[in-house]
Amino acid sequence: MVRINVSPNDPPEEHPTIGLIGMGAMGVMYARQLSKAGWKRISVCDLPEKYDSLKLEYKDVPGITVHRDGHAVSRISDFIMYSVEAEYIDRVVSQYGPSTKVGAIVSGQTSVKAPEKDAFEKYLPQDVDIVSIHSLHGPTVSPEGQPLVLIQHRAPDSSLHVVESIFRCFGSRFVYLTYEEHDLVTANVQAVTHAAFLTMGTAWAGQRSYPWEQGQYVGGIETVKVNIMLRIYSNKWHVYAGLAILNPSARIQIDQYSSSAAELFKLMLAGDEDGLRARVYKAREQVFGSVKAERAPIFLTEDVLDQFTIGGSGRSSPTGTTAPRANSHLALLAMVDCWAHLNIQPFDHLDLAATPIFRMWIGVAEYLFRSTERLDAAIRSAVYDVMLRSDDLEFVVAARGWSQCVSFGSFDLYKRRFLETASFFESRFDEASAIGSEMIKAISQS
Ligand SMILES: NC(=O)C1=CN([C@@H]2O[C@H](COP(=O)(O)OP(=O)(O)OC[C@H]3O[C@@H](n4cnc5c(N)ncnc54)[C@H](OP(=O)(O)O)[C@@H]3O)[C@@H](O)[C@H]2O)C=CC1
Ligand SMILES: O=C(O)C(=O)Cc1ccc(O)cc1
Repeated sequence: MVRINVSPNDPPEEHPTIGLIGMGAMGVMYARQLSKAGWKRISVCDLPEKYDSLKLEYKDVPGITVHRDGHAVSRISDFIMYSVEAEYIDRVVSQYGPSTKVGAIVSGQTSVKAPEKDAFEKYLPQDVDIVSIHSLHGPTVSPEGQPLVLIQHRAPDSSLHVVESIFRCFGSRFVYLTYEEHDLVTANVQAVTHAAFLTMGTAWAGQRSYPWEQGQYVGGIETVKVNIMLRIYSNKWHVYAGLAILNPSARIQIDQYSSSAAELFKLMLAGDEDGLRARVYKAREQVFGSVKAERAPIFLTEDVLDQFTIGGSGRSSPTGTTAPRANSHLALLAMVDCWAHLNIQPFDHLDLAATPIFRMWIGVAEYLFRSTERLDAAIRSAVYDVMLRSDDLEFVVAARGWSQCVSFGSFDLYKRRFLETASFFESRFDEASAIGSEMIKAISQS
């Protein structure tokens, strides 16, 4: 039995054995953080065929022991985290679950919890506890200050406290949810956000164009669009596929997002400025109307955003031009319209469970929608600037494609769409990932 207030400063023989099954991006991040904090009994594995290379990689990392498979990890660990693809969680838990040590606490890192909950309930022995977790950020973001969801599902308070003690060293903010609340909140935070960026990428790739390399000003809102789009496409496809396809609330939202984009676009094509304005203003009222005016906007000014310009063509660059490019901001108009249609109040999730990407994206939406001048400029560009039509058309087509793909529930189709777009942007990932990390740091600190 592990003490509830166990700490890395305790004698090593009193440390719980912490087991990590799946040493991909998140497993590795967890292993490194736990080792850095001083935990001395970290047992890890990935697929048996990676045993030798993992062993070599971790031979000098303090506290970490590599095992051949999940049976070996499960038999000796007091706390176990499955950090594998959501699509495979059922299979992997069915394999190793029965080997779980008596009295252990089991958790998962999957981004969508319904399949994880099913798998745990089906395959874990009755004499083990379930306290699941989910870091609401990617593997390259420092966990400090970010939300870490804790789900006390089948466990006494003492087991929850053990998990808290293990992860206190992350400096994350614990967020306590049930499995069901988790899937609802994460759908609200992530589904449409990811759909928007995946769509932008596919639309740009469809035009074979890197928008920030067209010699035009790419600062402010465009900076966020480009950097986050690149960040998402440089992550693993299965992370986004899993949370879109396996979370039923996510599917509904992604479908509404594509319908919102199409309906707004039809108003633009019809030259219906009044109709478009009425619809956008109504959505603004629903989503931003109840937000307290005294709440400080998230962080955004063009000047702050311009620090993170990619490709060196921001306003202040010697080669840069001066005027921001007109834009309908269809991606943002559709997002707010979608939230309004589904009665989602995104600000409710901001303090609870915002991922860094969501925080940034809602900050950009707020920047646009809280200024009638900016919003009207977007509406006028949408209706009258015919140069924007081809971009917006590509956007609508891409949004529909993503929503259909998710509704078909096909991981294979999702993977092909994702990787095809990703390959177009691959050469730009390194630069974007460095800039994106700086941007997230700046927002987290602001
Ligand atoms: N990346 C992110 O931004 C975040 C991801 N998550 C969630 O965390 C989980 C892991 O994601 P991430 O680390 O990014 O993905 P990765 O693909 O990098 O890691 C998953 C790892 O698990 C391995 N694996 C698969 N089956 C087994 C098995 N039977 N035994 C041991 N290892 C196995 C995979 O091997 P192989 O590649 O050969 O299949 C892979 O190395 C996912 O559920 C994801 O949704 C949560 C928060 C953020
Ligand atoms: O911030 C985001 O939305 C990301 O893209 C990173 C991410 C991906 C999956 C998660 O389960 C949590 C965070």
